[in-house]
Amino acid sequence: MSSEKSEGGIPTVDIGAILSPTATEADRRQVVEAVRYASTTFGFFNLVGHGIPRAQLRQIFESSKLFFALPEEKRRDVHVGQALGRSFRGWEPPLIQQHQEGVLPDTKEPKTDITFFETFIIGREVPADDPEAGTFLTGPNLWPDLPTEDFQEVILAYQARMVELARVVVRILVQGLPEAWGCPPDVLDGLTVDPAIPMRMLHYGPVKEKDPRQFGVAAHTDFSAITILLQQPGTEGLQVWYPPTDEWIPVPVSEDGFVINIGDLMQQYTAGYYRSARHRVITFSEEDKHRYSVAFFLDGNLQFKTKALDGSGTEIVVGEYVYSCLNRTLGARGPSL
Ligand SMILES: O=C(O)CCC(=O)C(=O)O
Ligand SMILES: [Fe+2]
Repeated sequence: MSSEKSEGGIPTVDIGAILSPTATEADRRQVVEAVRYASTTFGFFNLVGHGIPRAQLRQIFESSKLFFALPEEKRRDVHVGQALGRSFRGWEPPLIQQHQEGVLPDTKEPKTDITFFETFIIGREVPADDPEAGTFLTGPNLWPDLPTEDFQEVILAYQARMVELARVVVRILVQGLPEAWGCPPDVLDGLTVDPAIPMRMLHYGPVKEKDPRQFGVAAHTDFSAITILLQQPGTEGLQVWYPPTDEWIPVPVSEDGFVINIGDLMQQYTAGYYRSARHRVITFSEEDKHRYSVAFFLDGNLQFKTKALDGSGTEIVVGEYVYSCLNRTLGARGPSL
């Protein structure tokens, strides 16, 4: 069984053998090797063979479209400003974020009622009466005025799947680390216990009067340990920076696959072995070119801490690290919480 397909671009890795109880050790090792290659070379790969039904992948986009089609006052009901304390939940209208000099803010004044790059953020559901509720990235979600079965249930079911998948991917990544480091397979499992998991449902609208300096999302790296991104089939726009050839490589949409990318935190924990690659999203000016995506960030358990797994450096605490990344980002809110 081949677990990797590259065709000169971002590799596709089929993780079926990791999930199958009957797979051979050699098959599993092949998956680990394919993920290791992709994560050290590109910091990105397409993941298939995850076992999540296609219907569930389609459903999340239906829910997303329902939300973004709500009239503005309904979206405003769940504006991030309503989120408890510093829990960062809800609707973010198009933002002003400037990541690079010479690049226009992600959002310029829309000339019509067509906007681009708005997001609805969901996190781990922590009840308002929990003592931690309202602290950084922790608290109850804000739910819009939509039928529970069409929105909340779909999203929470998807989120639960993402946590399971993130656990599997983290385990695979650990197995791919240099043997000389002697890491036990569960060394990063603590990341996925009650983790901070901001999930951004994103909607990019067409851009009026396209300016070449303007992006849907300008070049950035994610702060997370790993990101699991679902792109809408039939769309394009995501690109990753590949230093060896100094070029932006498109990240194609795979029908049933997720894009996995390594975030800054994983890069830190693996002493740079796995690459947190810069990426960006290009938008288009055609009226009918909307794009939806869902980005799930495994930031990790906010109290989890470890030194880099090669034994170097000092202990990094997840919560402190993600918070410092946020502070560094202009506007205090990066593309990935
Ligand atoms: O929408 C996408 O495809 C990517 C979004 C992204 O990179 C982010 O939210 O960090
Ligand atoms: Fe990103």
